[in-house]
Amino acid sequence: MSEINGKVAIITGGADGIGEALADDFLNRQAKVIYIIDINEKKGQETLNTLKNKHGAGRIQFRKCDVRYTDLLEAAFKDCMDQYGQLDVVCNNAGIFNEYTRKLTIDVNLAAVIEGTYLAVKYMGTQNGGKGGVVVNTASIYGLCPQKLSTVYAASKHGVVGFTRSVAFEPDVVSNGVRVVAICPDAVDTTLVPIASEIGVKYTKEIKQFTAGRPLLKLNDVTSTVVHLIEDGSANGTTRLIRVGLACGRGTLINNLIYDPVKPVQITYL
Ligand SMILES: NC(=O)c1ccc[n+]([C@@H]2O[C@H](COP(=O)([O-])OP(=O)(O)OC[C@H]3O[C@@H](n4cnc5c(N)ncnc54)[C@H](O)[C@@H]3O)[C@@H](O)[C@H]2O)c1
Ligand SMILES: CCCCC/C=C\C=C\[C@H](O)C/C=C\C/C=C\CCCC(=O)O
Repeated sequence: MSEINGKVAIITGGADGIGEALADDFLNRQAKVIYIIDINEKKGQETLNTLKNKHGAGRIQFRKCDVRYTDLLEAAFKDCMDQYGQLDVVCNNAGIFNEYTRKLTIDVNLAAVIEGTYLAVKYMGTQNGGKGGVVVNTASIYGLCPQKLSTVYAASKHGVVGFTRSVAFEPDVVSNGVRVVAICPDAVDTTLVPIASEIGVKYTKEIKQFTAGRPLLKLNDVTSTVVHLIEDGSANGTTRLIRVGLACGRGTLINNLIYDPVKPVQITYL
C-alpha cells in the first residue's frame, strides 16, 4: 500500500500540468483529500470536475488563490485543516516562465515556495498539533545548471534548490517532523515550455531552436519521482534531477554538473 493512502495533500499550481498530474496520481493511490490551490479559476474548475468524475466527489477541492499573497495562502491552509483536520503533504509547485516579469517570477517561483514551506511546518508540525509531513518543492533542471536564455527563471529555481537544501535541516523544521525535498525536472510535457517559446518571452527564436525536437519527460516520470521522495523516509534536503533517459523514481543524485550551451553537457552522477 502506498504511503499516500489516507493522506491529505495541498498542491499549488494544481489546476494544470505537473500539479494536476500529481493530484490525479495521489488520488489513484487513495489519498484522502487533494486540496488544489491555483490562480486560474477556469482551469481549476475544469480540473476539479475531471477529477471528481474520475475519483468521486468529496476527495478533491479547488480554491482560487494567488500564492504570492501569504495571507491568502495561509487562509487556504487553514481552510484545509478546518475541513479535514489533517495535512500530510504540501507540494509547492505553482510556477511561471516570463523573463520580462522579473519580480513576478521571483515572487511566484521562489518567495511563495519559501512561504508555503513555512506554512506547511506551521500546519503539519508535531509541535503545532500535527503529525509531521513532507514538503515537495518544484524546482527545475535550471535550479542546478545555468541557462543564459532564462536567467531570472534559473535564479528563482536555484533559490528553490538552495532553500530546500538548507531549510530541511533547520532545527525548527527537523524538530517538527517535517521533511523538505525538491524536484528538478528537465523539459516536461506541459504547456509551460511551448507557451514560453510562443508568447512574449525574451529570446523567443533562440528558445524555440533550443527546445525544438527535445525529448520531453512524461508527467508520469515526474509524479513517480515525487511519490518516491514522499515514501522514502530518509529523503530530506534532497534535490532530485529528473532527466529523460535517466531512471525516474529510483532517483539520480547529481554530484557535479558543468553546463555550457555550446559544448556538450558533462554530468557526473553519484
Ligand atoms: N514543464 C516543464 O518543462 C517544467 C520543467 C521543470 C520545472 N517545471 C516547473 O513545474 C511547475 C509546474 O509547471 P507546469 O509545467 O506544470 O506548468 P503549468 O503552466 O501547466 O502549471 C502551472 C500552474 O501554476 C499556476 N500558477 C501560476 N502562477 C500562480 C500563482 N501566482 N498562484 C497560484 N497558481 C499559479 C498556473 O495557473 C498553472 O495552473 C513550475 O514551478 C515550473 O517552473 C516545469
Ligand atoms: C532555453 C530556455 C528554455 C526555457 C523554456 C521555458 C521554461 C522551462 C522551464 C523548465 O523548468 C525547464 C524546461 C526545459 C528545459 C529544456 C532543456 C533543459 C536541457 C538542459 C541541458 O541539456 O543542458
